[in-house]
Amino acid sequence: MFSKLFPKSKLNEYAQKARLDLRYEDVGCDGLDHIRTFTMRVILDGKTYDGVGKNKKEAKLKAAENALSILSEGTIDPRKLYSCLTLYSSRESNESSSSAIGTRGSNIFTDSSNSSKNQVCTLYHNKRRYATWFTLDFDSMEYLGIGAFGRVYKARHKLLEKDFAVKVVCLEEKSLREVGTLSDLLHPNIVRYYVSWLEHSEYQGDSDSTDSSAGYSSFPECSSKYLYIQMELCDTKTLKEWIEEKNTQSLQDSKRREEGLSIAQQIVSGVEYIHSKKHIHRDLKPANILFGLGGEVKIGDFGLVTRDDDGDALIERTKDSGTVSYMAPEQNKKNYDRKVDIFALGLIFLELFWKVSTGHEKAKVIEVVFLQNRIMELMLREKPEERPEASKVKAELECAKTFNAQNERQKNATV
Ligand SMILES: Nc1ncnc2c1ncn2[C@@H]1O[C@H](COP(=O)(O)OP(=O)(O)OP(=O)(O)O)[C@@H](O)[C@H]1O
Repeated sequence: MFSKLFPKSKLNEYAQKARLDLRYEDVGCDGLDHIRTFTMRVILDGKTYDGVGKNKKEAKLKAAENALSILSEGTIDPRKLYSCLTLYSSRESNESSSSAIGTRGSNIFTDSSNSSKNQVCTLYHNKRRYATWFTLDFDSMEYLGIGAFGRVYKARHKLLEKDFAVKVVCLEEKSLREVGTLSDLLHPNIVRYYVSWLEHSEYQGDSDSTDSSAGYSSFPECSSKYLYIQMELCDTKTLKEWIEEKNTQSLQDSKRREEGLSIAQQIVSGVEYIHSKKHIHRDLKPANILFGLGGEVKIGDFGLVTRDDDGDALIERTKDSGTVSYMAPEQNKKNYDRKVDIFALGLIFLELFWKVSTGHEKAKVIEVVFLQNRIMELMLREKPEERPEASKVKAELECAKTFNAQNERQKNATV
């Protein structure tokens, strides 16, 4: 696409035609006097491409060449990439100065561009140095949503040809805790975690895409690095929407009960597993209960997770925009345990099966429910020690399911 001659003029021409803002920045120099290297940066439409050289002129030229090389190839054929990945990782582990991100002074693949290594590998290595892992390994990014801590994108992994959810958060103690826990958990009812990595910059979205800019202004500033978390892609509809949808339909119907029971069973299975691994979720609410692409329940958002045995102090929780709060009464004190999740679960179950909107209505529904349903009454007890364990709730739900099935069979038999 671009000629190798006069890279700076070619890049200028490209920027003018595409009406993109182009400028160069002096990044600085490294090394001792006799082996000094200079780094210049091209900033094109907000994206950066570095070049290293013996003097500023050479560095500027290299930066323009790198920008052109990345711009001229949209994607790399994944099948050709496999051998490069092996070559890349072996070289990377041998080089102390290597970095997955194009940083000043890391010049490990400069020689490969002059060698006879095949073009794909050279391009891949250049991209590894000057692009981010996210934009290199993924494409077709689509903005999915924003939470209190980060943005989530749907993105296609080029090599695997599969869609994932990638969450981008500021690197902080709580975000590390989230990935730490997720990497510990593997359960059909918990959003699956694959891998995480650090980048210097946040993905800025595709300038052509209209949805990518949504919510950007409200995202808090990050003075640290960015943590990218690759997870299983779920449906955009959460349990919150499921409940809202059901509430627009008839008050109580057998279909809602049946579906609700299956959802409740899956949530409690996930919670039982989380507790068995000695974690407390602490932020169970319908908006954090997702559905897998096959319809199965997936507990997500482990941003407030904590160990069940470390007596951790309460972290400031996500603001609940106008809906009921799911916090257990003891959760605003310092000491609490996994039973806070059981309380939240009790409230979620209430909303799963019954239409509960105002506070007054809620109190009335709770009264009726408690008369019929002992386990829910126990789950919402004020004293945590009186609430049942997740395994007990799971067993009760199993009984309720069997009871419902028997009832249905009897009804059908008498008709
Ligand atoms: N794996 C996923 N697949 C699809 N969508 C997801 C996935 N994970 C999160 N989302 C969506 O992205 C948005 C923000 O995600 P998330 O709630 O995890 O961020 P957060 O900052 O931790 O949020 P919170 O404010 O609840 O703490 C939500 O709309 C959520 O439904």
